[in-house]
Amino acid sequence: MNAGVDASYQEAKKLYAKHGIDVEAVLEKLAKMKVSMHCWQGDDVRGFLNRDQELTGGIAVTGNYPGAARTPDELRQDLEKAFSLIPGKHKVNLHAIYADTEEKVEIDRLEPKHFERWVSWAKEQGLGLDFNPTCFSHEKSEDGFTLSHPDPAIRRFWIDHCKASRKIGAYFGEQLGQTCVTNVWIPDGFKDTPVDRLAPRQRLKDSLDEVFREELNPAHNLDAVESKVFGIGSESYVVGSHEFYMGYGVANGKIICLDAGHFHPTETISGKLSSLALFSKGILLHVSRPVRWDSDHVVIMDDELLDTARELVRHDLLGMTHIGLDFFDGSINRIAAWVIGMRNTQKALLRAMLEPTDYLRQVELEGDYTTRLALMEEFKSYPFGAVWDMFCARHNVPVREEWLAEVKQYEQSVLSLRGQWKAALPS
Ligand SMILES: C[C@H](O)[C@H](O)[C@@H](O)C(=O)CO
Ligand SMILES: [Mn+2]
Repeated sequence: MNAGVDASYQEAKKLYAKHGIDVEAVLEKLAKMKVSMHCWQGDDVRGFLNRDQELTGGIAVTGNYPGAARTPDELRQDLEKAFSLIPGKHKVNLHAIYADTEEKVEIDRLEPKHFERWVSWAKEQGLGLDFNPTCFSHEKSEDGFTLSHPDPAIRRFWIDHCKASRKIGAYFGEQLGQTCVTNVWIPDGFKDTPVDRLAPRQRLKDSLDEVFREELNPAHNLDAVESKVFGIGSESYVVGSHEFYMGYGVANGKIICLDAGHFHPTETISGKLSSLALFSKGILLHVSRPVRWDSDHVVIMDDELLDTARELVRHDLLGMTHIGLDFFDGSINRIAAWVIGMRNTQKALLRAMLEPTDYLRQVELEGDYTTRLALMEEFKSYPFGAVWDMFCARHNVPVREEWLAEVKQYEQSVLSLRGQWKAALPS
């Protein structure tokens, strides 16, 4: 243990103790927090099933930083590198197109066997797995509709794909002993102002009713539904709006997914948590960073991330909330993007746990808003970093920016040797 880390930690501990904050207990709680790291940051949301398929669905990855993973083995290698720099044990969030199989299989026919290698790897690594049907980047989603498509044959295809995905999610949960959250997001919507906003939503409701008809063991699989305000090509109307999915989720006991980039620029997901918590079965977060639009930038320690963490901690929502990341940046080292996003999310949770919440709530009830503001501001400069450094040291991951040298080394020894993306896949 670095003596400097320990000395700073001991000083910080004393400071927090003055406010009744037990730092050791906080570190224990943080160690139990699993964050679901999204596999798709590792290869720009390409996946392995449709090798020549471009990314569609109104989402976009910019940048062409060398070394993107090209095969399941390369992606697992990169995930392992990232996790070696992130304290604690977490989950990996997979998409259906990341099936690890030589079989030519259509996505509505995917089965657990196509993900066996992911499960044995997750077991080896002590990781949980989450899942997503991939309702984009496919010829049957080309005209911008899937579960709400007017053509029943197209809807049938996507319903079957989502049903297959839930079974794979349940397989993950059963095999790994950690509940899998299977999250449905569809790109359905119109570029320009529609006439009929209702019929697509009625079709989506009916499709989802069929997708979710089969009861699965909730210890193995939980269903989530993800809303959005707009996408590229669905600027004027998205079928799966927040109102739609909040209504569907509450009425049908499904987890509601809030993606930080999926609301109007003046809206924040932190502001929604305390209301959702009163009505919904559970919350899934896609922690992300929109810059002017749903740009899926790497998560930084900004006010919204901190406020989201504060809401989860202050209202004791961590037990009902599944925290996942969702961003895709192809302009920087992709392992660094994962590490920055994960460590920032953990740091925000730590900072929220290191606040004198009970006392702040008490002074607020007493109407002493001076103390409330003064203390909230002063705690922003309390030494949470010294506590974070100790957390990293205890979990045998590099302290502060020391992880970056390891990523640069990996870039030299592994990523730089990878050719262009298509070269590595079997023909
Ligand atoms: C790849 C994910 O399914 C996707 O990012 C979705 O979660 C989303 O946020 C789309 O905008
Ligand atoms: Mn998302």
